[in-house]
Amino acid sequence: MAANTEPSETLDALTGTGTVLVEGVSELWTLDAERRVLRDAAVLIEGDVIAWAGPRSEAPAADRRVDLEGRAVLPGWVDSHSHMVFDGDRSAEFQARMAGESYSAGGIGVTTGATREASDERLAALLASRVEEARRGGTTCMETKTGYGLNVEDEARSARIAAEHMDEVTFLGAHLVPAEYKNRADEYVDLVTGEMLQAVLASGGERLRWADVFCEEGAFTPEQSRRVLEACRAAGLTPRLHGNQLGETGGVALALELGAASVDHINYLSSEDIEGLGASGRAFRANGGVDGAPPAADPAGIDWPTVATILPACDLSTRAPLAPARELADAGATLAIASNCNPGTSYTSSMNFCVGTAVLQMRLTLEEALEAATLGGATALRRTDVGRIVPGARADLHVLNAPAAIHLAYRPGMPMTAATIRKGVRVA
Ligand SMILES: N=CN[C@@H](CCC(=O)O)C(=O)O
Ligand SMILES: [Zn+2]
Repeated sequence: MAANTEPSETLDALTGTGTVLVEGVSELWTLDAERRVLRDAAVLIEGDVIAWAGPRSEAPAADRRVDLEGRAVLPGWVDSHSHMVFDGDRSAEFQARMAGESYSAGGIGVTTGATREASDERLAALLASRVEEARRGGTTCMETKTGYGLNVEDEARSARIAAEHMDEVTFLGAHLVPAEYKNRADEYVDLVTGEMLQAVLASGGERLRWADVFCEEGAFTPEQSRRVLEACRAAGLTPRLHGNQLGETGGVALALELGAASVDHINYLSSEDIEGLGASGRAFRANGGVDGAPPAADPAGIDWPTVATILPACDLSTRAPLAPARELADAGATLAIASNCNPGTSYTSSMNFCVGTAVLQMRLTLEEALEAATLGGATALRRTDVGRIVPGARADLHVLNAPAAIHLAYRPGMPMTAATIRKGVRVA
């Protein structure tokens, strides 16, 4: 029993110094090795890490206590795919799509024009406000990509600004062949793998760990994508891919061949693609998965899978066939759910919406969807420190405005986030 008998403080006083016991948790989704969901639970935060999690009746003493009065608590969302460094408005394109137009990669060029025009200060302020929005929806760890600069200077600038605000940064110089390289895609690939890569490496710092390619009709062929990802890998970046969004275009096979960290979108899959992603996930679990790794594990020592990342909001916003999440889960794939927040195909960072949609429309169970949006995202980013509430993990908590996590799907569109704690500090 907690030795501290001072009255509990309310949610508004969550941020403090020393140890803080968060109690009165109706459902605690630990995402620990047993995937325990504890009732009437408590979590002890010490600085920026989780020190303990368990039944309230066994809670250790703490400097302060905060009573959540029967709210559910999850790990903060880990959003492993977004494109948040941009300026410009594409709502007219979206409206045209709702009137029957189909999505094409060309819209990326519109955002690129506006992004190149924006000052550094404006781009940084826009990004900061988007991060704040995401935190208000329970997101505590977030990746973002370059990809709306598409020249040396603007890609390097995007990487620098992203690194100032995001947990993880991905180089996506191969997002679209820009207009000035029309019909010269291979020359553009030379630029991406040469001068642009070097400039981005120099400005992205240690948060720049990934390289991505839009491997699709109208963007880059599998062969061009392979060239980009191999060059980036030789420079120390780990590959990930946008694949099989608009057709069966070879992205999944390439991701598996390269041992990419993830392949994202995956709307059009062959049975071989599903089996390949399933085999990757099954092998990961057979080796202990993330569960075998303590939060401080060296990620380089883990045999990571190619994660199958589904983007429910993007599928809805482009009226695409939903990614076959159920079939992937049944095949044993390691799934992640991400927002893909971007101005063209998915202008939302609401992971609450994405998780609700995965349950309502994509036939994942609540447990599967929650795992995909927390531990799955962490696995896609090859991190052991986020996505679960276990001792030693980063103190990232998502407090729901509800007694049970099923409310995310049961009450779609409602403001379900009561508080977001990141690194032990209340950020929303
Ligand atoms: N598909 C490629 N890239 C983004 C869309 C970018 C855009 O249309 O601006 C995506 O992930 O959906
Ligand atoms: Zn994307």
